Amino acid sequence: MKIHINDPLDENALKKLQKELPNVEITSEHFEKDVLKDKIKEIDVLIVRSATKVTREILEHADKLKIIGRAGMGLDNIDVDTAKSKGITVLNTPGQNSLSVAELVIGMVLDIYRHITIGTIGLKNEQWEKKQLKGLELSEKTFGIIGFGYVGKNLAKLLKGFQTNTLVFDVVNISTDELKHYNVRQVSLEELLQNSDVISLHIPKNEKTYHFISEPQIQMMKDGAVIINAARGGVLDENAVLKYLKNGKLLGVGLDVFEEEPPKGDLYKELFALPNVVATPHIGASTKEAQERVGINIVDRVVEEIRKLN
Ligand SMILES: O=C(O)[C@H](O)COP(=O)(O)O
Repeated sequence: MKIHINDPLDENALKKLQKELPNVEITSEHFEKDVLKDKIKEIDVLIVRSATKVTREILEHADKLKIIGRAGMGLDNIDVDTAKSKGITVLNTPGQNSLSVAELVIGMVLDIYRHITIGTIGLKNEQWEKKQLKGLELSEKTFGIIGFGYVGKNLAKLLKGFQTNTLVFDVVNISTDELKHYNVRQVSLEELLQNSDVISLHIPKNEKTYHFISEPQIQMMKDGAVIINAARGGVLDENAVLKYLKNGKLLGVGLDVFEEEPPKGDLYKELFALPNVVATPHIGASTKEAQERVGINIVDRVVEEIRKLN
């Protein structure tokens, strides 16, 4: 049996995998698409993060593959239908990195409200912009969370500390107990868009959620609204965002994910040149703690699945 890890896995998780399966060949190296297409023929278990796209083309060459372990939550980088049709089990690690994503969202909002990045850039260029950088408090603002899964819930928990009026939109009905526990109110998408000062997306990317927030939805928002996307590139229409940042309707936008990753081209050049855009390179889950939890969890799940096979 051969296990291949195509994206960096936490060191302790790797050690655990080696200890649990001492007689199994384990390799860890990032292969780009064309190399992976060839190497996959010899692989029984493939472990990836979001950087590896496990496409139909790759899976067509996967003659021995039995398990795909996604060290993370999103499965949009894996052709799950093709995998299933070939009898390949797909495992992921729901909830293990959600707290880190939620913390990044808070960081982005505070950065936009308090001009942390702009102030830093100014000082690095010997500018003392004390008068220009008057900000806003997050406390007691209305915060709209779109999607109340693991990240949405962690975010609501953190927001309790800011005593925000937290609105939630989700297609699933949230129980009264949960609403009370997280101190949130479930509302329609329209109500959330019209009333929120900050709107953060926490939905997966699929055919139903492509450009979930686009021009008509932004037009419904309050003047001076802030949008954060740390979910998936493609759920937010970046061209619409650029338009409404430029005309001043949006106060700011925080982006950790992009429709094209890494982001290239004129749209992104224009977006990143705006002072009210805070952007990070898909690092929502990239903390020591989250990667340790994700790594250990995927190792446990993969080992359990391998033992079932034997
Ligand atoms: O889906 C996820 O779990 C997050 O987007 C993080 O993914 P990554 O850490 O593999 O990039």
